[in-house]
Amino acid sequence: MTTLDPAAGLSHGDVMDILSRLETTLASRKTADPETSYVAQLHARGLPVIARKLGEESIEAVVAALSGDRNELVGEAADVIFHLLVLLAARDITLDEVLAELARREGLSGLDEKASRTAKDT
Ligand SMILES: N=c1c2ncn([C@@H]3O[C@H](COP(=O)(O)OP(=O)(O)OP(=O)(O)O)[C@@H](O)[C@H]3O)c2ncn1[C@@H]1O[C@H](COP(=O)(O)O)[C@@H](O)[C@H]1O
Repeated sequence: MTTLDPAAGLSHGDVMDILSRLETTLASRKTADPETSYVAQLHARGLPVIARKLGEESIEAVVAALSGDRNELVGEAADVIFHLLVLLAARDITLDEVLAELARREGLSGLDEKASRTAKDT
């Protein structure tokens, strides 16, 4: 386990290393023994269960944002990211694909994107 002090700030490399190591671990757990791995257990239960779990964790994050303290929200946010990565692995989507999509959107204001969508619909 890696211990980092968030107050000291994480470098871009640290963030990518953490996500990348987690993605590698999660991929290896797809075929692991459900008796010894929570992630393997989720895969054994199937995509609908994984998707539901992500939904539950998202709601817990919303509740923490509205009525929890800072630490609760940090914990729930970690649960959301973890379960999202499990879901992506279940659908064979890599983090690179998601990051490439975010990179594509970089600098494109959500308001401009929405306006172009509305223009297209009319
Ligand atoms: N980051 C995580 C992580 N975050 C949360 N969790 C687990 O997610 C589960 C969800 O917690 P909840 O309390 O919401 O749910 P629950 O009530 O325990 O479970 P349900 O009965 O609702 O299914 C808990 O069991 C947490 O321990 C995680 N489990 C694993 N990881 C990472 O995944 C790796 C592989 O884990 P295993 O597959 O278990 O070896 C680990 O080394 C970690 O790096």
